[in-house]
Amino acid sequence: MPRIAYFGPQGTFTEQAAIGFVHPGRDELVPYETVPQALAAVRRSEVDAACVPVENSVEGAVPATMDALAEGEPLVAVAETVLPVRFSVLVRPGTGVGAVRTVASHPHALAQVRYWLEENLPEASVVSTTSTAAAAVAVQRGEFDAAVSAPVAVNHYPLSEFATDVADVADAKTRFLYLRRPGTLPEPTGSDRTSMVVTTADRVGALSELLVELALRGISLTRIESRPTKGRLGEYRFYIDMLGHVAEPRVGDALAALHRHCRQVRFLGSYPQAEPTVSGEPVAASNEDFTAAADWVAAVRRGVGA
Ligand SMILES: O=C(O)C(=O)C[C@]1(C(=O)O)C=C[C@@H](O)C=C1
Repeated sequence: MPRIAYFGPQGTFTEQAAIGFVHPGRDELVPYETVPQALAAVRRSEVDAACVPVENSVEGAVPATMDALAEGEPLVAVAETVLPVRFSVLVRPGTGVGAVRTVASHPHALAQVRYWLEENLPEASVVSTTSTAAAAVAVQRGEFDAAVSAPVAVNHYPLSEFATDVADVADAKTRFLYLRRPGTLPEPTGSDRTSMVVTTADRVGALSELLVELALRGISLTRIESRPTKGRLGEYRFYIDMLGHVAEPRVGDALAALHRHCRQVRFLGSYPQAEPTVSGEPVAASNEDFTAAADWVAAVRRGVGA
């Protein structure tokens, strides 16, 4: 029976994402307490695949996922999914507003309800836990008074809903990846994303060389982010998501060019996009665009623009 790891325990957003990837009754879902542990289990062949969060529309990338994908044995994403994110605040039954002195959750969740907490529980101190569901477990055990959790967590733990539909930003979303040990790649669908992590050479223009290689082949970036390599101060890796599949000639050609220019390129997968990307804005290169941009710079210089 295929075993699928996910960032748990039961009741996380990641578990919901993982359920969407598995075949009911055929695959077994196995929770791990952290993202690196879930990915390490795939590397050790203890499980066949793992589902982990990668980026959130409000709080950005999930650093634990990015670091764990850049190091250790390579893993490749074969699918992605995007879930809407709204939270429930869970308490032990009978807890009143005045009794909530501590609120716990995953740092990404806390960042998405900061204003709600200031408004509704201003006296409560905020505590980080490994996941939203770990916070629910800790509340059940009496370690904290409230947990900012995925709405489904109330079905797994004997807690009550203190508030539902909590989110500072309406329509927040988190993207999750489904990763395996390298093997057969998914077939191109015509609406794919390719992910990689790149360490550029240490020379002037190295990053612009990389971007030019993509732009020349008409490849659209959907994300570029940097994280320190954790070696020398000032040395960074770039995480790049772009539209297209490595099986397409222009994408394969671009990857080969990056392999020539860069110190290291790690392929993180080509997989179908969960939500098609809206086509890009036209290049702003009319005379009016140049004049408006020059007027803006002049205003900045006069101290009346910003
Ligand atoms: O703790 C969870 O429930 C998770 O699945 C993690 C996670 C994240 O890493 O961003 C997933 C979605 C939400 O944005 C909040 C937390």
